[in-house]
Amino acid sequence: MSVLTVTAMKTDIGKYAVLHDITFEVPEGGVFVLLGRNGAGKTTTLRSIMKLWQPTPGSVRFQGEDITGLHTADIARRGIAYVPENMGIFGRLTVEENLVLATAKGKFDPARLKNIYALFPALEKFWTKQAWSLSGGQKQMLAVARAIIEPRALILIDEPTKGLAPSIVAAMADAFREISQSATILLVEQNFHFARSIGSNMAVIEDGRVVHSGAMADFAADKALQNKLLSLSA
Ligand SMILES: Nc1ncnc2c1ncn2[C@@H]1O[C@H](COP(=O)(O)OP(=O)(O)OP(=O)(O)O)[C@@H](O)[C@H]1O
Repeated sequence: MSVLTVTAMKTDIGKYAVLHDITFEVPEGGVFVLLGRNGAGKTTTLRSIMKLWQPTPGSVRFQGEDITGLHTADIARRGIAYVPENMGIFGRLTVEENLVLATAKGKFDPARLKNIYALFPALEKFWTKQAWSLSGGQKQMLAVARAIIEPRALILIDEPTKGLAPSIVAAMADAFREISQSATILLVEQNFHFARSIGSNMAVIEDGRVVHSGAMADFAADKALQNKLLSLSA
């Protein structure tokens, strides 16, 4: 069963037509990666799913329900989390306070918190530190932790590896593999090496259109297609 189905989504930003035809289906479980060159429309696609931009027409279905007409807060309440490219954390608040703010009732589920500590030990270590003082990788971990502090079926994450050292990227890959055992991750990623190491399925966006989608293993094996769609020879 698919957890998310996006059909013929089209988004204008001001007078600019940015998305022309975004159609893809995210199966339940695993990591689905949106690939594409700079400016192709990947971030706009995530924001449009969350209704941070207003797509018209087209439809978005989540767990079988048509959520096209819902507002952002109601989409989040249905069980979709969004980690934006700027991470959306609060620098002057501590790690703990950032996580409290992301809970529904201001309290932690002890089992979920234990799981977060296991995934990201640095967050336990720096629990009382202000978020601005964390490293780039630790900030990204905090951003992802905020998205999973409550149960979610789908987590949208925009370019989590940008600017991170290889060892941190590897830790992030392990965490995403673990998280995707119990939730689906929809990831925007420029780092194709990272994307292919954790992706189960993928789509390529080019100039506001999905031009290819399928299994990551097939795409990873097709160098000619990668060169054509991403201009890389990974
Ligand atoms: N607020 C905005 N106003 C005008 N145009 C915008 C705005 N946001 C994005 N765009 C344009 O929409 C297009 C798609 O941008 P988007 O950020 O979705 O691309 P992307 O695939 O995520 O690329 P990147 O990896 O560079 O972030 C780009 O041409 C961009 O200039």
